[in-house]
Amino acid sequence: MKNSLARITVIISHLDLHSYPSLLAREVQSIVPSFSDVADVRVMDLPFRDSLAYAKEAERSGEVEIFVCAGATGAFLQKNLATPVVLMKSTGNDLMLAMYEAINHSTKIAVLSYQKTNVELAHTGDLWKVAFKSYQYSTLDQVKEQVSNLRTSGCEVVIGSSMVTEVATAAGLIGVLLLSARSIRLAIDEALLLIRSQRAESSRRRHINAILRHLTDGVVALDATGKIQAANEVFAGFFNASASDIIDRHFNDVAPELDIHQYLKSSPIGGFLVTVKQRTLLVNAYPLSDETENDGTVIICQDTNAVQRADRRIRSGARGQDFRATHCLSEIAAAAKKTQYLVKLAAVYARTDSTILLQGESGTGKELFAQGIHNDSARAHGPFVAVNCAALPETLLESELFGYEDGAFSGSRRGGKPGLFELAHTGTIFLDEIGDMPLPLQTRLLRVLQEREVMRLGGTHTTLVDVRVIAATHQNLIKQISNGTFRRDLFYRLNVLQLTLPPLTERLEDLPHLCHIIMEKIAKRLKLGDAPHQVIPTLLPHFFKYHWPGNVRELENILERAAIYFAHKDEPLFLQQESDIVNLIFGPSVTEIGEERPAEHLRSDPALRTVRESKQAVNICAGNFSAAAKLLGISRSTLYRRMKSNSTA
Ligand SMILES: Nc1ncnc2c1ncn2[C@@H]1O[C@H](COP(=O)(O)OP(=O)(O)OP(=O)(O)O)[C@@H](O)[C@H]1O
Repeated sequence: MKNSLARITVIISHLDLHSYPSLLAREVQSIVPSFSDVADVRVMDLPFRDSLAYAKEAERSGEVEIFVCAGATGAFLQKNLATPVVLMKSTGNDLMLAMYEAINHSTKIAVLSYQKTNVELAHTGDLWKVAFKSYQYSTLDQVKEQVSNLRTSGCEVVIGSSMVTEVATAAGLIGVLLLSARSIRLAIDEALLLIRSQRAESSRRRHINAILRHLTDGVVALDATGKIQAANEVFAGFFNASASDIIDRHFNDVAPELDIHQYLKSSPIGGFLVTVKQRTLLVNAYPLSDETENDGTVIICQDTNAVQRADRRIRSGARGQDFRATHCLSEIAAAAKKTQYLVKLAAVYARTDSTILLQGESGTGKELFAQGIHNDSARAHGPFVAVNCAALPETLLESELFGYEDGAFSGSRRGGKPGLFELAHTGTIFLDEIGDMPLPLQTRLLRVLQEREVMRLGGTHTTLVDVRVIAATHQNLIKQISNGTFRRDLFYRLNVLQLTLPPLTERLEDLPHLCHIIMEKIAKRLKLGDAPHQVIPTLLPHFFKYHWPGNVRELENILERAAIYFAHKDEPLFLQQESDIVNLIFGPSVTEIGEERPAEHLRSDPALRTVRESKQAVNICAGNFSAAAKLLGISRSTLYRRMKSNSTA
């Protein structure tokens, strides 16, 4: 209260019967300066009929924190105002002081009190050899009537409230104020204490509201009857309302979907899933009571979508990966009728949730289509988790896919690790090179696809996963089934929807468009400006004749080389002729397409690749498989596969 003075208004009402200020007003005015350090005390000496209107206006403008008032006016204001009214009350000591003063004037004394008679006065009168008479009143008319009777009966002094003294004085009697300066001071002290605790309470409420405002969960506090005492905007928002609108309303009227009787229990309960306006809320309730007294309940509601998003962020954060698909179906170059049909079919598949099997040679765009389908589907906001089933040894692939519990095997991480299926929850898992998945894992995968739940390695319980599966392979799975390397039942589980991407040579109409969009990306990435596009017309005639064993990925690599060479074509290092550029891109003999070049022959016939060739590439690239695959003009997974099959050969 040091910083801002307590705002107190003392209301003294009069009847317009006498000159002012009244006795009480004068008494209060004499005390006010002693509070000037802690309070701004305003004294209002008002006609009784105006006191309520004045107090209401002061209340509305916020200029007052507490009213102080006496007697009947005080009781009247207490009933009609929301702001607290502290009453100035007379004590036994006040009565003694007033009697002492009255005796100085006359021995014919009466005491007129609001709604009480002072029976003990008779004995006190005996002591002082004075006959004190005590009367009570409830209304102003009664005061006037009593005073008039007293005058008729010969009474000369009337002790009472400010109003009583005013009526007595107007009737020609002596009025003595019952309230002492000490009692007035006590009332102002009480008002100060009340303001202090009010301020502490409202500061606590402000803090709690600030906390509630910043919570991402919906929180509501109810009293024992189910009336809302506090709520944050998140909670109100679940019910299309604002927090200020729902305070003081009954919980059932605001949130009928959340059957209140479930939550008004004496011990915490929770884990309820409730659908509210197409949103699923996870609801927990905590009683505010002890064993004996029910003081209300706090209910916390979480949007399950937000919980899942946070869960994914934590889990993917723990793995240091960002499971996002970056491509959309609209990015796919599709000039050929075949490709256009496939993009349309993919768009239809995106509207469903069924498993898809993507087939096609390496580099034909299987992952691009998988990402496009995910991003065009209702799961677009969920994760897109791509796994290359050919890239990892069996045991590692198993723990990657299904995760493991703490201590599942020696060297396993403390606290265990979620598998990629769990991380793909509410999104899509892309199982690339599914034809290379070892048979025991095929069995586990089949179970996950059937049950839609996973059990971590070393685990004892299963976790439900809501995942769309898109599998891809360049292999002929039917052939693999017949030679026993792929499970027939898994094939049928995967082959619900099917998309077969043709090799680039079967959709050469796509080439010009592909060249431009790929060159655009390369030029942007390498900051080469628009210039590299100029090389495309020179290259296209050759591209139409080429047999593209690495499909679009190979096209990307050639265009990147072309862009770099073209950007430096003026330097003496590079030759100036068109044929030289083409040679630099394809190698020396490509201008005579049709002649077999050893390098190209090797590239088109994987069987001729040797362990030495793959290993050499990996060595040259210092163990970087992506760079080595790029060097060889094949995909990373093809390189893995070749290294693997060659090492076992
Ligand atoms: N129609 C297309 N339009 C634009 N880019 C394409 C198209 N097809 C493929 N690509 C690009 O070619 C590259 C290879 O595509 P992707 O990785 O999807 O092929 P893949 O069939 O999954 O290959 P692999 O089987 O070797 O993993 C990617 O950079 C992809 O963006």
